[in-house]
Amino acid sequence: MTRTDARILALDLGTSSARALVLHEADASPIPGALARHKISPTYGHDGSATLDLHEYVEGLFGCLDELQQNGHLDGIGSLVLSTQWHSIVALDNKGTARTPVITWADTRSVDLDLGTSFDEQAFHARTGTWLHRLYWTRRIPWLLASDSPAAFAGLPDLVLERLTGERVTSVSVASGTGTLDLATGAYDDEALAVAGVTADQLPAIVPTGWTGTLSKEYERRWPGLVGVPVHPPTGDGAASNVGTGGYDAGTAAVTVGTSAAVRVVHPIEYAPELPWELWRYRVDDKRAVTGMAFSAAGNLHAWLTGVLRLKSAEPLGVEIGGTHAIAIPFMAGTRPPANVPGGSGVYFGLSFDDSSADLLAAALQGASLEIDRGLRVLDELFGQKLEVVLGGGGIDASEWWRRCLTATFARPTTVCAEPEVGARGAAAVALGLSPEPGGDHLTPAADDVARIAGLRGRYEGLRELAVQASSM
Ligand SMILES: Nc1ncnc2c1ncn2[C@@H]1O[C@H](COP(=O)(O)OP(=O)(O)OP(=O)(O)O)[C@@H](O)[C@H]1O
Ligand SMILES: O=C(O)[C@H](O)[C@@H](O)[C@H](O)[C@H](O)CO
Repeated sequence: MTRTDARILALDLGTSSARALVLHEADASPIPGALARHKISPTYGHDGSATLDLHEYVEGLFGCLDELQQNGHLDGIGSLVLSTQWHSIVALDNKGTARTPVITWADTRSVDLDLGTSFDEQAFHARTGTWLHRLYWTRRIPWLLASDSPAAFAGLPDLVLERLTGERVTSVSVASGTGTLDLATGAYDDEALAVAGVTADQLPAIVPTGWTGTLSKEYERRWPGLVGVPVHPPTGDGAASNVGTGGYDAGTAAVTVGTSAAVRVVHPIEYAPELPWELWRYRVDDKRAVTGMAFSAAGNLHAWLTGVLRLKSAEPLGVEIGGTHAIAIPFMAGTRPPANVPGGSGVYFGLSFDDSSADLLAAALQGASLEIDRGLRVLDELFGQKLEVVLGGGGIDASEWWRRCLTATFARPTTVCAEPEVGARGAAAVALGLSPEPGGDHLTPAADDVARIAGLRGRYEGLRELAVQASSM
């Protein structure tokens, strides 16, 4: 095979799995059967910890490459791309050895920082797209420095890239998710570094879009098909899955549902609209930003309820959309910034003895949908129009009920992405400059569903406020 009909190897560094898959270079569509998956189980603790074992993660991911190779799928690879969870951090010693597990986005531990009145968080948010919140390195590094003296810090994708290429570097996209990037310049932000208490040389160097590395000598015998293949800088999963779902213009919001969910719009970084306080903004690549809102309870609600309720069906069959009396406020993993609801704050209101497991599942999926709708409304306002909506991700792909529920909750038509592997497809599209189409069904909201949800919304908002208050008791 010549490099003109080359294939793309995409690595997806998720929270519930690490995956490796092979895509066609022409349109970034996956090659059937060329996918290997390693299941990941983060360790959750009552103290708010949510961590991954770095060694186990990397070995599991590399095992996926071995599996693809055994099946002949690593022949003819022309580029290697990565989509990755954002925000993770690992403390390193001066030899680059990990002193902590991978602390993930879902970890809610950190220290309070009092920066006094000279710290202008509004200006900081406008510049970095992030808040001074436990999700970001500006709070995580001081917390790690309080109990140890690490020499350096890096995220999961930076360490995977280092293992693969021998270079511990990061991308503008991954760095933006740490909350220490000046979005406009694409360099580390001086104030963010000062708040974190580090210098830029303690963090991975940021390489430009277009940078490529190559496979370390160490792995040349293990994966001969990857020798000399350009390895592109990683793309944050939010940016990648937006593009992979088909949402990459300022008139389209992508709603993606995996372990977590988000609603976001990709737009040029130049002339970007002023960032409202409720939204974050990260980088996609050298020219584009992504603005949105993320939610820590999504597909993980389904996984959790399947386990604890021993659901007989994967779908809440027979339950009308907007029809449950029970209301679930999905704060099991807390809220994302700027709100500060801690993990362990999920609530079911209005339970009765005739509620079935399907009712409880429907209420949870409805609650998650109403949360996403809050974000969509803010984005509509920011971009000055009722945005078009595309839906993508494993949760969307798996659940017809949830697709209809989201469409009715948004009270507008939606287009479904036919390709479930949106992160891998998007990372390939970002690296190679492709523009994939959603390619799936067009859904129309059912009038009865919309009416029932309209009736539910006021009650949801009131009870949500009670759940927020209860979370600090
Ligand atoms: N029938 C269903 N209804 C709702 N959610 C579902 C259903 N089946 C699976 N899910 C959820 O969809 C999610 C899988 O989506 P996806 O594969 O995109 O996640 P992921 O890529 O593993 O996420 P991450 O990258 O964050 O690890 C899981 O959280 C799973 O529980
Ligand atoms: O856009 C997004 O999806 C979010 O901003 C991220 O915070 C992800 O939830 C995180 O990377 C875990 O997958």
